Amino acid sequence: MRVAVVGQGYVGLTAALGLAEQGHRVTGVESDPARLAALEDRRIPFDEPGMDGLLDRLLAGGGLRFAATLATAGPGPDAVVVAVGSPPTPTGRPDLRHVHAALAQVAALDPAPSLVMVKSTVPPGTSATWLAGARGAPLRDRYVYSPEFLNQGAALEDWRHPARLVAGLSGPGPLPLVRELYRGVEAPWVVTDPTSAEVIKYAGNAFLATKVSFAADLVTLCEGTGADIDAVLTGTGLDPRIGPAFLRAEAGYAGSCLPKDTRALAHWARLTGHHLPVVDAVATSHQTQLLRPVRILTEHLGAARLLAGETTVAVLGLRYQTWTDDLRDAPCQTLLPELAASGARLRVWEPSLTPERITALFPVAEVAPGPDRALAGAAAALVLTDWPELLGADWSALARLMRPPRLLVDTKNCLPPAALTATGLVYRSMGPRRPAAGTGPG
Ligand SMILES: NC(=O)C1=CN([C@@H]2O[C@H](COP(=O)(O)OP(=O)(O)OC[C@H]3O[C@@H](n4cnc5c(N)ncnc54)[C@H](O)[C@@H]3O)[C@@H](O)[C@H]2O)C=CC1
Ligand SMILES: O=C(O)[C@H]1O[C@H](OP(=O)(O)OP(=O)(O)OC[C@H]2O[C@@H](n3ccc(=O)[nH]c3=O)[C@H](O)[C@@H]2O)[C@H](O)[C@@H](O)[C@@H]1O
Repeated sequence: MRVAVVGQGYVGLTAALGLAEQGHRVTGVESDPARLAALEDRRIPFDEPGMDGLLDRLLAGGGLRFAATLATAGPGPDAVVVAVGSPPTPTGRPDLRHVHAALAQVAALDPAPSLVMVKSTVPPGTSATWLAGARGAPLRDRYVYSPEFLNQGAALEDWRHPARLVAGLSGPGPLPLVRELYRGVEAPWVVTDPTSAEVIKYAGNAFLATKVSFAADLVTLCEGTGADIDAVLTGTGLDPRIGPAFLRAEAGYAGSCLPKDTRALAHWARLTGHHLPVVDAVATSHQTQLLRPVRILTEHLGAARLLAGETTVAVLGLRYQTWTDDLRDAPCQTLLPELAASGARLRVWEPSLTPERITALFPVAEVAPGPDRALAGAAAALVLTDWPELLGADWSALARLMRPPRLLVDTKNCLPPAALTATGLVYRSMGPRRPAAGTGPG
């Protein structure tokens, strides 16, 4: 099939590469000139394992090309995939302007494509409303809402081996073409209507956010009881009905989608007068959990000292996962402005970003070229990323560079508590941690 994929972000580029690899002739449509230029220059505009080689191969083989607009994407595509962003607005409502603009461009195509697949995450009812309108009605029997579930850092692998394929259709007509588009991808299918498919997407992310939030409640429970958070999470997650995934002690959930989609659901509930108490509680509790590291810093350093601008806090890492450079809704976006507003002087080390990029993101922060320079003279440190450089560091030497109280707040629970305490650091994690008792016999 000739396929145009509108939007070449994490989802759209993955779809373009995946579909071209499956043998379709694909045009990736990207309206951002810098992103388009990077792709035409065979550069992946973000960190995603495995994409570089595949992009080279597909461009060389002619199965993939890029264009700035759908109208210039080549003669009449058989299928158009819409994968543009649906970012949050301040109230939580997703901003659907890109989705509507892309759909308007699809509706203007002559001849009309045989299949229109929307992958962008949109609130329940969005497809039905569009299909009932003047532009959408003619495409009703060609439309499918097929949400995307990929994880950043494993995007291509998730495309090739998804846990499920969801097709939300108004009628059975387009199903053979949807199957043809996904040919070669093996997964259980859920064939349903567009609104149910939209709900499935939100349900998945809201459930994962609930699990992360529940783990955050366990952190609080462990802080209140003195229980060991590592043992509690392992002991809970080993129940196969619960499972260890997304049961991690962190300061709230992060990333481009869990926070945005949970807020979008809570907003939908407020707007429509339907009560979703669990989702509401998750979205609210997330705001509190996010600030846990700041609470720990303030408790140990004293709000007055912070306010007086006497305290330097070293921030070690900005990424929320080592494997993705996407900082949308990463904890650093909340924590650094919050600490700066409380008077702390910030010094940031982030090995994957240039000093210019760090300064552009956080103009108030000083940039350090290494953990040692970040920690020199700092009274406290905040570990936001479990970078190997930190896991393998000589913490005795690093601790000596710091000033009392030498507080280290490990938001990823990635460093060994006993070894760090032995260096003279005051080690604080997300919940109390003790040397592992293990899960083996005896
Ligand atoms: N990032 C992720 O891991 C996942 C994202 N999603 C959803 O997929 C959608 C896309 O997400 P991302 O790829 O992260 O977004 P993104 O923001 O990284 O990429 C969107 C791209 O679309 C381009 N664009 C916008 N309007 C356009 C138009 N009319 N023509 C051509 N290009 C246009 C933008 O310039 C941008 O490069 C969102 O709705 C998101 O919620 C779903 C699953 C996973
Ligand atoms: O809709 C989306 O955009 C995507 O959102 C998340 O993917 P992603 O944004 O890449 O982020 P994750 O790696 O899932 O991390 C989200 C949060 O969960 C936490 N997490 C992740 C994995 C884990 O095992 N445990 C855990 O607590 C992370 O630290 C982070 O706070 C979902 O996992 C994807 O299935 C979904 O497609």
